Amino acid sequence: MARPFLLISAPAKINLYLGVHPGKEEDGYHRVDTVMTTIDLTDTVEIAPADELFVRVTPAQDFPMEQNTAYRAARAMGDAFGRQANFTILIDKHIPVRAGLGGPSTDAAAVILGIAHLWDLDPLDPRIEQVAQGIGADVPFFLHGSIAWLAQRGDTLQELFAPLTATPVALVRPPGEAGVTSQEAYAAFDKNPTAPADLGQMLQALRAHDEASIMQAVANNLAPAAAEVLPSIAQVLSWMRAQPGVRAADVCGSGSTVFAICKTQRDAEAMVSAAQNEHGWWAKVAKMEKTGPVILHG
Ligand SMILES: C[C@](O)(CO)[C@H](O)COP(=O)(O)OP(=O)(O)OC[C@H]1O[C@@H](n2ccc(N)nc2=O)[C@H](O)[C@@H]1O
Ligand SMILES: Nc1ncnc2c1ncn2[C@@H]1O[C@H](COP(=O)(O)OP(=O)(O)OP(=O)(O)O)[C@@H](O)[C@H]1O
Repeated sequence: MARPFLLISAPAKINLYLGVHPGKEEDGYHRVDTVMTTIDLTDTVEIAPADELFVRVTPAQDFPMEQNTAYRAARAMGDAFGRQANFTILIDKHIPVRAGLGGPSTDAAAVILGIAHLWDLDPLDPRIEQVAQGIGADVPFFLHGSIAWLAQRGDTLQELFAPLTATPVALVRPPGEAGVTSQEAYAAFDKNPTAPADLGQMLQALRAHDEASIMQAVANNLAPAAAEVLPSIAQVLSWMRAQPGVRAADVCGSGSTVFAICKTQRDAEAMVSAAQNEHGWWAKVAKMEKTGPVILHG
């Protein structure tokens, strides 16, 4: 009999709203309100029972397997449920890293959901959420998708909203291979902290499913800090905001990717072509998704 395995599609995210509150807590984290949506740029995660835990990433990564969020998530699931998390986990990476797109976090969430499925766990078991929070601030969001408001460290679900499924988005990654890590962006923020934009306006717009008002409420007060770490972010952001058919544009989380929500798919495609051909930037068309990680097989 063929061995059981799961194939999971793990989507990236963009932050429609990110409000970082000035000042660090004792644990080194900032209080954050964020509204994120998943998009159809995905990693693929395959999970199969094995004799020991092993994670392989394609293309190969330059850091030890034990530091992979997928590995840490599997170990933490084993610890939380008192079981051996012996799985072979294969990750096909398409989501760029240090890009603010939540790649490491969605991989971890896919592993958590996959193991919960293979172990037939109650999806509402609070230990699942706790494992996710222990891996990273963005991980719990991916357990819920598609559009959610999270508070505390940005890791605590407050409210889910109707998705903006298939809304076209252009993603552009400014030059600078190293990108920006979350840690670097938050450290830059601390040197010059600013107040968050009005969260109430975004929540009201989401509750009313009023797209025009959602676009007006798009904001990220971590963006200037990300641009301080990688100045080309500011250049790309102002270029994107000036392109035709843009409804809103901002930095994805801690950067370095910049997103633009476009009126039409054609506007997004035109912007991506111009970014690639006129500037040589990494760019991609995407659409907003209606779920978090999805089991494709198994
Ligand atoms: C920028 C965002 O992506 C917005 O969604 C998140 O706030 C960051 O999420 P993440 O990368 O999953 O964050 P983690 O891996 O938990 O933390 C990385 C580092 O970011 C900083 N960090 C993160 C979240 C938060 N609320 N306050 C912080 O100060 C801390 O220095 C932390 O050591
Ligand atoms: N599954 C994974 N995929 C990619 N990178 C990973 C993974 N697990 C750990 N990493 C490490 O995470 C680093 C990127 O972390 P960082 O939090 O800055 O990511 P990010 O892509 O900007 O995502 P986020 O939007 O959640 O901040 C990589 O350089 C790598 O060392």
